[in-house]
Amino acid sequence: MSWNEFRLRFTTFSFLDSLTDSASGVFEVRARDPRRLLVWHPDAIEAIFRVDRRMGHLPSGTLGPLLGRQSLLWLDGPRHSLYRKALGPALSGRQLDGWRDIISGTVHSAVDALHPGAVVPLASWARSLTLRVISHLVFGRVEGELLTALRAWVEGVLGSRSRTLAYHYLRVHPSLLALRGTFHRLRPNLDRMLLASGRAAESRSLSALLLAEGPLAPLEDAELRDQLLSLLFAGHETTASATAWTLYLLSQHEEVQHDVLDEVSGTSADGWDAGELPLLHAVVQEAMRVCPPALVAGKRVPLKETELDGEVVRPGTVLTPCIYLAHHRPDEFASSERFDPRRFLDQRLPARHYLPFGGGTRRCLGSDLALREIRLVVAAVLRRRQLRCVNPGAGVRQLRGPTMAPSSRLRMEVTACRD
Ligand code: HEM
Repeated sequence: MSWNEFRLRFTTFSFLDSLTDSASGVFEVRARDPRRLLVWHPDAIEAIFRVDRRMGHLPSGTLGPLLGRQSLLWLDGPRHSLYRKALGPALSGRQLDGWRDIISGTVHSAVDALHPGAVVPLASWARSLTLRVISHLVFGRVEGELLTALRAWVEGVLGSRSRTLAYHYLRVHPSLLALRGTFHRLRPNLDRMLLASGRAAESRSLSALLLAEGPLAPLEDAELRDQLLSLLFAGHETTASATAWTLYLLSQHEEVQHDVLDEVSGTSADGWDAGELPLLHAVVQEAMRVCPPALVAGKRVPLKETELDGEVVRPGTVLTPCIYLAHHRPDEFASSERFDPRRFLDQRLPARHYLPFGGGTRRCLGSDLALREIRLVVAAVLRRRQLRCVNPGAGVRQLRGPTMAPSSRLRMEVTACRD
C-alpha cells in the first residue's frame, strides 16, 4: 500500500479535504501497477463517462465481498446491459408511479411512530424506513425477519470504521479464521432467507422481473442472491444517508427550514413530483452536494490507452471518480462548505460538476426512486412533526464503506406533533 493509499483509507476525510483546493482534479494515489488515480476535474470526469461503455468496472474493496462478485453493480458487458434493461423501466417513470401509494404509506407509518417527546437516532430511523420501502419494491412486501438479519449483517460490516477495516483486511487472512467466522456467521441464514423471499416474490416486484422468462433466465441461486442483496443494499443505505443529512441540515438552518415548511404547507403536494415543491427539491440536491452519500463512483479501468485531461492513461489504470471532491470544487461552488439550496433553484448542473448518482453507463438505476422517496419523507416530517436536534455536535461524517452517513450518535427530539 502506498502512503497516499494509506492516507485515503485511514484518514479519509482529512486527506480528501487536503485536496479540495487543488486546481488539478486528478491525483495519483498509487504509482506502482496497477496505477490508481482519484479523478474530480470536470473535464476528466466527462471524459470517463463519455467512454464508460469501453471501460472495465471493478468491485469496491469493501462492497465487493459484501454483495458478491456477480453483483450488477460491477458486472460488465452484455449481461450488465440486460440487468439495466430489466430493472431500469421499473425504477422510473410510470412504473414507479405504481408504487407511490405503498411508498407514501410506508413513509407515513414511520412518521406516525415519531411520538412527541421521543428522542430518535436519526440515521438508524432513516435506514429502517428506506429498507422497508426497498423491500416492497424488491419482494412486493416487507420481509421483516429478512430485513432484521440484513441490518445485523450490514451493521456488523459497516457499522463503524474499525468493523469496516476489520472486514476489509481480516477477511483475506486465513490465519484469522476465528475472527473471520464472527463476520460470516450470519451469512448462510441471510442467503437462505433472500432466496426464499426472492423466489416467492409478488409478480410486479423487481425479484419477479429478474426471474421472469427472458434473456436473463435461468438465474442460478448465487447470481440471484447477489442481485437481491445488491438491490436491497444500494436501494436503502445511501437513500437513508441522504434523508438523514437533509433533515439534520434543515435543523441547523432554521431560515431554510422555515421557507421549506412554508412551501410545503401552502400546497397539498407530497413531494413525489419535484416541480411541485422546487425549494424542497433544491434542499435535497444541496444536501447531497455538501454531504454526498456515496463519496466515490465505481472504479473504472480503461481497456486501451485513454486521454484524460491532457494525459494519456495506460490500460489497466484504476480511475476513481471522486464525488466528494467534485462537489467541493471552489471554482464551481463558492464557499463550498456552506449549505445554500439556492444554488439549485432554476438550474440543472451537468454530471461533470454534480454527480451524486455517478454517471455514464453505470449511472445509478435508483436515482428517480431515491429523490422521490427523500422528498416524501422530508415533506411528511416537516408537515407533521417538529424536530429538534439534541446533539448537533454529532452531525459529523461517518464512513460506512464507500458511503458517508451522519454519525449514529446523532439524535432528534420530537418536540411537537402538527397532525
Ligand atoms: C440518494 C440515494 C442514492 C445515491 C446517492 C446513489 C448513488 C449511486 C452511485 C454513486 C452509483 C455508482 C454510479 C457510477 O459508478 O457511476 C450507484 C449505482 C447504483 N445504484 Fe444507486 N444511489 C442511490 C439510491 C439508489 C436506489 C434507491 C437504488 C434502487 C435499487 C439504487 C440502485 C443502484 C444500482 C442498481 C446501481 C448500479 C448501476 C450500474 O452499475 O449499472 N441506488 N448509485
